Amino acid sequence: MAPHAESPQPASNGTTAFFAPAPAQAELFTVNSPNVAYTDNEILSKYTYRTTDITKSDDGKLVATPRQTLYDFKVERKVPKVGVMLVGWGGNNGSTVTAGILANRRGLKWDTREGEHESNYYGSLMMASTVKLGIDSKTGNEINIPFHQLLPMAHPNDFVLGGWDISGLNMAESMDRAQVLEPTLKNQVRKEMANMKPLPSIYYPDFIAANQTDRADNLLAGDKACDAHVEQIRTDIRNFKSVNGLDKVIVLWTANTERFADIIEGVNDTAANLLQAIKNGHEEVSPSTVFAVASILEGAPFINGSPQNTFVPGAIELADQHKAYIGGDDFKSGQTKMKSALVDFLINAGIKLTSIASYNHLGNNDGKNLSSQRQFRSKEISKSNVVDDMVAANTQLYKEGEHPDHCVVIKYMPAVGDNKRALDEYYAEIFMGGHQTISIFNVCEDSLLASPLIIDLVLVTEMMTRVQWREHAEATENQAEVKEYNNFHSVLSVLSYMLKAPLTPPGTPVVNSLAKQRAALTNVFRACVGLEPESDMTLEHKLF
Ligand SMILES: NC(=O)c1ccc[n+]([C@@H]2O[C@H](COP(=O)([O-])OP(=O)(O)OC[C@H]3O[C@@H](n4cnc5c(N)ncnc54)[C@H](O)[C@@H]3O)[C@@H](O)[C@H]2O)c1
Ligand SMILES: O=P([O-])([O-])O[C@@H]1[C@@H](O)[C@H](O)[C@@H](O)[C@H](O)[C@@H]1O
Repeated sequence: MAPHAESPQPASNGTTAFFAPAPAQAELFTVNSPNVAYTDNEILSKYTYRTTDITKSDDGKLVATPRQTLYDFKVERKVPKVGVMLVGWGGNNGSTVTAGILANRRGLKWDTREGEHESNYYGSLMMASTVKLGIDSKTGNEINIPFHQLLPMAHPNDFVLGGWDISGLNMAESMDRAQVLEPTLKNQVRKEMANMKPLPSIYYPDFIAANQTDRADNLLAGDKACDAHVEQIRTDIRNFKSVNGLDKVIVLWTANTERFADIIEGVNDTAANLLQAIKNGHEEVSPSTVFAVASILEGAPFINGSPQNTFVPGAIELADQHKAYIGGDDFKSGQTKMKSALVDFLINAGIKLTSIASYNHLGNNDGKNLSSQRQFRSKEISKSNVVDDMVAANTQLYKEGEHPDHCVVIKYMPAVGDNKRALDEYYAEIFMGGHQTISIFNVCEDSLLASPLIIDLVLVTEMMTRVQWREHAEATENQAEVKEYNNFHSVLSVLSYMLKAPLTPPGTPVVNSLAKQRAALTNVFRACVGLEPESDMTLEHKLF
């Protein structure tokens, strides 16, 4: 039986026809610069990266030295046909994002008690936010464009969706189990969703809560890592790609949160040891790490939307060896996104945050899995570390090693389903012994917040596979001077805006500040088409 490719779309006359991708979006702008050249297939740019090196003089004074580096960037303009394989496809997020893309593709509208709703991609940074391109030279007004059109990106309407789940329900049944979407919408995509069935997956019971056993009826043989599991997943990816005529497949983990894996020398500390550990069936290799290894070996980018340490050192080394992209961890959807924005604001306003009480309860299967202490611990870590960089950066407020009290509590309350209740209190010291207390009650419809992030993670990851760089060498007679183009580092830290615990190349700092994360992504994309970073200085409105 052909793997679970994108099912044919039932056309209006009841026959079925495969979905024809939308025509490629015309590029919204062109860059008029001697440093940017357009060919049919590529955008080639010469970019001057400017930063400031800090050293210390003998008398202890800081010395700031501007530094610039010349890069060449190359962007492939042709948008490929993209397949997305979700691990945990039958879950709340997987079924919701699938139904959402089908609905957007068909421009569906549906009735609710508040009236008619129409499909949208709200909550997606790429599809529903804008970036400043520049200033209108006549009016002086900002010109803002859709983030999605800063570079020639794929469109989620064209994604071909598939994936795996340990639960054998088809996607229509999964959508019903999730209890996220309105029946009037579900019924319009039910037929297509019913034709989609997750591939059987690997299940190593010790990594997720015991309360997940009931749904585990769609399994590959074997309850611990083995080469056969890696090979089966690689075969699944290859089949999905060929059956659907795809140019590219991206694999994304939206399955249950696993417990952390112990990092063991000789087992998962290097790429070679990890591959050997899988061959040996080592019980400390998790399903998510097996999926990551299989994706890396198959050349498919792998993104981890959950908080566990999927990317053990051996997996990171393997990705680097294979020049395969990886990214993670843990979608940053509601409570934590709010936290990272609020903490960024408070600390950068010179307000000394001294306590963060972060409680939530939810009633979906994710909450059920997190009711088990070892799985909760994975989430507690990712939800707690999100303030570290902002605190450490403000030595005016915090001494070395000083930080706010921070507690994270998650309770499983089935009655509220996917509609998580987040209750936070931020307590801060202000001027002359005063205090500020901020109390937030934030109902996060978790899957409707996470689904657009899945789309953004796929869009940005796919875009990064079409961007390359090299250090600029003025064209010389000796062509040996002209260097080869390179990929970005295998660990895609540009994904950090969508993630609670951003994975960064080993030895590089983690940035959790939401504003910095968005600016970094915006300015990397601007650099790819030879544009300067957006500084918002608007000197043209100040110096005249
Ligand atoms: N707002 C959010 O929803 C949000 C935010 C951040 C992180 N996350 C994380 O995203 C993940 C998914 O969230 P959800 O609400 O969709 O959870 P869910 O429990 O509804 O879905 C998880 C799915 O994974 C499946 N699964 C478990 N182990 C598997 C395996 N080894 N292979 C294949 N499938 C497997 C389960 O059967 C289930 O269908 C969780 O880890 C959650 O912590 C969610
Ligand atoms: O809203 P947020 O903090 O980004 O993240 C969510 C948590 O608040 C929730 O407890 C958990 O079940 C979800 O998986 C997700 O992690």
